[in-house]
Amino acid sequence: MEYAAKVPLPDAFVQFLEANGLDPSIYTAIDSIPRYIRLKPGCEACLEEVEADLKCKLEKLEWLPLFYSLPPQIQIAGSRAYREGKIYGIDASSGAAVLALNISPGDHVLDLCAAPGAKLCMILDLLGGSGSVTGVDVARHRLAACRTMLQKYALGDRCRLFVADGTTFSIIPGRFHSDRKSCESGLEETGDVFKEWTSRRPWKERKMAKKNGTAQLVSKSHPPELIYYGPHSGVVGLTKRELYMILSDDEIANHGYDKVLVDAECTHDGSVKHIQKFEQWGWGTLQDRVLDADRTDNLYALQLNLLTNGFSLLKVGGSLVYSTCSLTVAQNEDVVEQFLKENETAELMEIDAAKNWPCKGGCFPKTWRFDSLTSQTSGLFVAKFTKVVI
Ligand SMILES: C[S@@+](CC[C@H](N)C(=O)[O-])C[C@H]1O[C@@H](n2cnc3c(N)ncnc32)[C@H](O)[C@@H]1O
Repeated sequence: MEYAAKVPLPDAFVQFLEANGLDPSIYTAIDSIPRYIRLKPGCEACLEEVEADLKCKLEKLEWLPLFYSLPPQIQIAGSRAYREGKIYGIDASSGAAVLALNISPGDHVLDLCAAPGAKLCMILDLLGGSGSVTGVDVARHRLAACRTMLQKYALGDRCRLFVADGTTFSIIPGRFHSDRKSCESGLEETGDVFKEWTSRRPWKERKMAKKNGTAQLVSKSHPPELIYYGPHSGVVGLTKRELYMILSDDEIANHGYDKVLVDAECTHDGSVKHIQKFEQWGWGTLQDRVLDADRTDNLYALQLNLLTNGFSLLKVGGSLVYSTCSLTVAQNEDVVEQFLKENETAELMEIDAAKNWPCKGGCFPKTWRFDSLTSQTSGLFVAKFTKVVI
């Protein structure tokens, strides 16, 4: 095979790339692309200390605030700065997807495929002391890791986490209830209300976990399971009925989320780190986990459903970012095209920050693609939508 000499990838993966119209040469740089870290806001003065700790020079990224690149061989997980929560390990392309959301103070944000939480933490850091973030993921163990990350970085105050299927999730931001309560103050509350979250799970919850056994992925029909909420996430003081209340489309137009991130499940073929893992796991497993044709067909439907449901919870004038770490047209531009056909209130938006990004335009106007050769980052596709009134 022509690429075999310069691309350290198995034939099956090269064939997958070719079948999807992707040039395998984008992977020639995977051994030399830098690693990236994001500094915790407020730790800017610790830069020299972090450099000494990691024993390398950090290069500031001009196009992405608080991001730095470092040589690929540097391991950050054992460093003091990482243990003490002064830095995050997150690829620059992931940072770009969050930047595209244009988070503003007071925003109520939904992150529909949130685990393990690198982007969720960045959203919370950008929000600061106002608004809220709702993180959803179908994988209980991955979302539990996300909760640990919130605790490590002391970011849980304004966040709530639900184990739920993002294609059917329908819980609205807490803002709706606080607005309503301030208009209806004096009304007497009935039923049990959520008190401050505690890591000691109540008897009922423990019984449910036992019933669910070791199942780590919830089904579509499984009701959303709240596994964490911060004191200012809008949950404390609500009744269960209020939390799970469903609104009409008209109500969501006004009271839905300001920003939605759909960082969808995908084949991860653009993710350099993911592909490199197969070198240790054995290239044989790549076939089952990434390239299997049935799986990729199902993924297209899942991505479209996640995008459609995320959009249904967005308020009018809000913005939604759709991203995947696949570079195939089927999981990106095709999903975008189909979604626009099916949703007349959806409009693609320009991503203002993208003019400074080291990436290429997608095959669909206003969409963007990072790949390791062009961008010196992991691969990522990004598109941004808004909801209009028609
Ligand atoms: C690309 S990862 C998300 C990465 C995450 N946004 C971050 O920055 O750390 C995709 C996630 O989607 C989750 N997922 C897959 N199917 C889902 C579904 N139906 N509903 C919600 N989450 C889903 C997976 O468990 C996985 O954690």
